[in-house]
Amino acid sequence: MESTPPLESICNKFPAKLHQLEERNKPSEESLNTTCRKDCQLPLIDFSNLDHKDYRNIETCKRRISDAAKEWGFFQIINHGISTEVLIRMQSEQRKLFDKPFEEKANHKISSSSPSCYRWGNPTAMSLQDFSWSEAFQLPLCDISSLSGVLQEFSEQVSKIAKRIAETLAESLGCNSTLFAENYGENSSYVRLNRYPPCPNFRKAYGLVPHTDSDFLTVLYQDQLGGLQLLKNGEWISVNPNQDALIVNVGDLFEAWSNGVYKSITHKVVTNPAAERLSIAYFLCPTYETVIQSYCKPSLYREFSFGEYRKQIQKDVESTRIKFGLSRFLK
Ligand SMILES: O=C(O)CCC(=O)C(=O)O
Ligand SMILES: [Fe+2]
Repeated sequence: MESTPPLESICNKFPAKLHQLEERNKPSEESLNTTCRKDCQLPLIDFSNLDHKDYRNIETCKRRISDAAKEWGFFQIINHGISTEVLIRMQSEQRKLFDKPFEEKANHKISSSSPSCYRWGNPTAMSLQDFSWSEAFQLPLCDISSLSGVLQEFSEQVSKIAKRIAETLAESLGCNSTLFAENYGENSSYVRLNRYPPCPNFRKAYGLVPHTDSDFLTVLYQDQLGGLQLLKNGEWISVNPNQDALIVNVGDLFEAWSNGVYKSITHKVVTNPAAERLSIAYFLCPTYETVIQSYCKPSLYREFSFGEYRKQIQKDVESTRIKFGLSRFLK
């Protein structure tokens, strides 16, 4: 039975001419088949230094984390404490889930009361520009206990890492922030298992359309294929695979809370014509009621709750297919 969703047949419905026209009219960094001009020299940070016995190593590590979040909005960490064995087991678990027949995945529910946690393509897409050649399971942390042991183990560990980074970033701005611990959203934080099936070259679809993450922080593990790219100074930069590293990126909420000091950077995934790619992302989010306000005044953004932010994005995407994100909340 077929396990890949009908991405191809949806793509066939998009007018190729529209795609070609858009390609001509768009700046090069926005085009679908952008080749990457630079290899990524993302900051690579030894996370174990946060527990070093010499406080100078701890301070240097904290500074590197905060500098990376300011300058790049993205960085990689090694010696993060999640064993290679867990990461490998998790990927094989992920593969098993995706290998299930499409029909079964489409109806996959964690509990009988919850909606399906399976996503594919993009239901509102009108052209290749807003279509993602991928499928995903989006698993709320509160439901993770119903999943396999290794996914639970990964989620618990990655959640601790994300909270620790969030606290380090807050501390670097002179805040002794308990915001993340106090407002941590078990129902809103989630793990997303992504699969990008091989995409025929002529399609030139995105694996995942350019976007910023609508959370505090994202921690990602990617396989060895590559495909993740981030936009820096108008150029797409590839995040080269490193099997020992986790990728961390700042989300919109942290950008707002830090008053624009830490950057929520646009990123995308490009497809591969020959091979499938797997990644797993953890999204650190507050409860929906949490009010996001910047740590200092004057603030760039007006106060908003996470729930309000989510609703606005949903509304914008439904009506225009564009996520306006934080720009909607500028003062
Ligand atoms: O698969 C990746 O490398 C990136 C995934 C991502 O950006 C997301 O799920 O928001
Ligand atoms: Fe993302």
